[in-house]
Amino acid sequence: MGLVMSKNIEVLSDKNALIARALQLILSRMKTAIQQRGLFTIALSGGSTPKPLYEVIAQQQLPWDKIHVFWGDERYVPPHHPDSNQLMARNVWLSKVGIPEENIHSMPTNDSEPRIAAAKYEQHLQDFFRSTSENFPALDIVLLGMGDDAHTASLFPQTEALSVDNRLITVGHKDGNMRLTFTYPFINAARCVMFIVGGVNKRSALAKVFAPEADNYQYPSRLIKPQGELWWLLDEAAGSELTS
Ligand SMILES: O=C1O[C@H](COP(=O)(O)O)[C@@H](O)[C@H](O)[C@H]1O
Repeated sequence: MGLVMSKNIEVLSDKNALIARALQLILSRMKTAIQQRGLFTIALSGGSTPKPLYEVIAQQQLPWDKIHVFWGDERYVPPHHPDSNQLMARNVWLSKVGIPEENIHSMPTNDSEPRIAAAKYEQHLQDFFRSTSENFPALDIVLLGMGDDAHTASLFPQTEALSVDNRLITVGHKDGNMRLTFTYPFINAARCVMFIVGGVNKRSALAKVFAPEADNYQYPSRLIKPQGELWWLLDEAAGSELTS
C-alpha cells in the first residue's frame, strides 16, 4: 500500500459553505479527469448529508456522457424503497439531467443472497475498469459520509466487513439489516476520497477518528487512508473542536 498523498481538513462556516466547497472540488477533479482520461468516475454516498450537493450538481451544465456514477454503499432494499441510496440520488440529480442510463452503475439488490449481489457488482467494476482481482481500480472520486458511530460507507463498527481486504465489494450490516459496501482497500485505491460531514452529532466521532491512537474497528473511518488525495470537509458544528 502506498503512502497517503495528501490529507486536507477544512472546516466551513455552515452546511451551504460545505456543499459549495464540495461542488468546487468535484468540478475541478472532473475537469482534470476528462482532460486526462476522457471520462470521470465518482462513487456516491447515501444518507442525508449529500442530498443538497446532488441537487446543486443537477443544476450544472456538464458533459453527462463522460460521467459515470457508482455507489460506495447501498441498503439491501428494492430500488424504489425509500431507504435506497440510489433512489435519493436519482430523485434529486440523475433523473433531472441528460446522463445516459448506462453511465449509472447502481448496486444490484434483487438477489435473494446479498453475497451474490456483491460478487456481481464487483465483477461489473472489474469489467468496467478492466482490472484484475489483484489490482484495485481507482475511481476519480469516492464521496463518503460519516455516521455518529464513525462508520463510513456501510463499514460499521466491529463488523466482519472491516476485515475484508481482498475484495472490492462486501456485505455490511446495520442492526441486522443487510447492505452492500465498498471495502476499505478499494476506497483507499481512489484518486480522491472526499468526506462530507456536518452536524454537532458527529463531533465526538470525529475526535476519535482524528485521535493519534484509537481502535480502527470501533471507529471505521480511521481505515480510510487513500493513496490519492484525502479531503475532510466539515461544517463548523461538526468540526469546530478540531481547530480550537
Ligand atoms: O447509512 C448511511 O450513513 C452514512 C452517513 O449518513 P448521514 O445521513 O449521517 O450523512 C452515509 O455516508 C452512508 O452512505 C449511508 O448509507
